[in-house]
Amino acid sequence: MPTSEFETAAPAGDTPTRDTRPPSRPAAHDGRPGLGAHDGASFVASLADDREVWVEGERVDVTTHPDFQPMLRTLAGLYDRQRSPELAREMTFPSEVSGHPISLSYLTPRTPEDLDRKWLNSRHWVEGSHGQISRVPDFMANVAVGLHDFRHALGEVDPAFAENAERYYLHCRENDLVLTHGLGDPQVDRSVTPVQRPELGLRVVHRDDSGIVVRGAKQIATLAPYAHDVLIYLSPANYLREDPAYVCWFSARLDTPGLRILCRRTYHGQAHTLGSRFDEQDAMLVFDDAFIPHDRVFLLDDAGTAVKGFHALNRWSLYTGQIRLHHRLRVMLGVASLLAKSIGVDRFREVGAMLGELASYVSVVDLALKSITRDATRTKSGLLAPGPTAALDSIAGQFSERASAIVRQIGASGLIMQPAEGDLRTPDLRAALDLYMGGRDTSVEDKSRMFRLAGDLVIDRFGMRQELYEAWNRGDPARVRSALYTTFTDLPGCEAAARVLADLLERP
Ligand SMILES: Cc1cc2nc3c(=O)[nH]c(=O)nc-3n(C[C@H](O)[C@H](O)[C@H](O)COP(=O)(O)OP(=O)(O)OC[C@H]3O[C@@H](n4cnc5c(N)ncnc54)[C@H](O)[C@@H]3O)c2cc1C
Repeated sequence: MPTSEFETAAPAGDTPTRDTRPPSRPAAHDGRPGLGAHDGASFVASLADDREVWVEGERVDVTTHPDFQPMLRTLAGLYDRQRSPELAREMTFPSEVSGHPISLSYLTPRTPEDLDRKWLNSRHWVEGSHGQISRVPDFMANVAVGLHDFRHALGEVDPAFAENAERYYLHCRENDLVLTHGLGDPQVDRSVTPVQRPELGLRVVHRDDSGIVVRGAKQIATLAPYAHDVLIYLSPANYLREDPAYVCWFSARLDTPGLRILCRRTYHGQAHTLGSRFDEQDAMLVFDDAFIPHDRVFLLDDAGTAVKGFHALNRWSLYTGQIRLHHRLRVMLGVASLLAKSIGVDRFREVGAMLGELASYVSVVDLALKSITRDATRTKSGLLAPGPTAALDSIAGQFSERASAIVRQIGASGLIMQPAEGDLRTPDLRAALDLYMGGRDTSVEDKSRMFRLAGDLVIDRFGMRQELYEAWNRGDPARVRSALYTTFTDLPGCEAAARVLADLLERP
């Protein structure tokens, strides 16, 4: 039996500190014990490897290429936050394996207090990124928690899968790994299946005791250039495969030979915009006969287990995604309100109604989050998982789209007609700017910055991508909604209530 690359057991105090991590390689990937929660410097250093990242036809090193630096700084800042004296107690906890602080994102909750700690940590991640990084590392760490939780079901297919899932979870947790995932098939021709055109699905082309060789592509892997590993499992759209070779769950380092990361165009380039600072990237992952060692394989061939597993793996991550949405909607409400006040339209009834509508979305999501936590249930493996997020998942995209529309409606022409920072710094323009471009009780600086922020959020390429994300990141919204309908537990009650009322029509 080949040995595993994952080493997790190490006596407390017997391992080097995070600072000694060699800059060129994330530590425990080479078999050493984990070094615990990252700070900014160790995170950036851990990305210096041989990953094949392509952007606009150029192969790039994300640790040095200028387009990737603003986002890298943003992520480094988030990791510094998690190790800061103010937040470390709420974002990390001591590993029982190494004694090092490890990320609370990887906590496996067993009590309501654990869940509260977990969600507080998630809130720190989304507040630190202002709700603008859709796949903050906390998101996929929670999928790894789901993988750990689902290991017993994987073990029923093959005991080695359960062991692999558990060891991999520990490996991620002890090394604070950032994961990405790409679940969908390439968007080439949805009218045919990969069985008809094999290149349309990721599949196993060779297997032996040492592992599997996979060929094909997966999309869209958000955060991929900044992640350590990709976790591949299946989306509901593609788990019912006619050919078992397409059912494969595994993880791969992003510098795996044969794996290419094809990024979309970056949002870098313009100063003073949100786009470059929060450009988490989205990528197509191409596996060109990539070898995946046996200890990184979590499921093969069994579509039934894959179906159950998709929902099991996402139980905690979907909830953290909604915490992010809640914060993003709060930002949108704040922006809309300040725009309205700065141009003196906040007291007009129609505008007030739109602001109230936005406030209702913030409130509804908040109420739902509280109730979903109250409905937490125990999983077969003994963890406490939040109740279903399906209703929120179904409506989130609509809330987001409407929030953007409200900001556009209130901002109107002001979303484009604002002085830039260069104008604000030019003395010759000052008098005209103060006279014609300021706001009600608002300086031209404050007003123009708020409007330019609004422009980034709701009309620029960055904002449009965020809106697309909100609509599609949980999968096809039509599928999410129809799945909610078919699994809606109160449906018989709703239908019974309708029949009672219909029966009244028979009577005079
Ligand atoms: C910004 C962004 C970030 C994302 N990040 C991630 C990520 O990190 N990881 C990840 O795994 N995924 C990610 N996704 C992908 C997301 O999960 C998919 O967008 C979603 O599953 C829909 O798939 P698709 O985009 O390929 O659309 P398609 O499946 O190609 O659908 C295109 C259109 O055809 C319709 N359609 C397709 N098939 C059918 C059918 N059989 N019957 C009827 N209508 C059909 C759809 O409703 C849609 O209108 C991201 C998406 C976006 C936009």
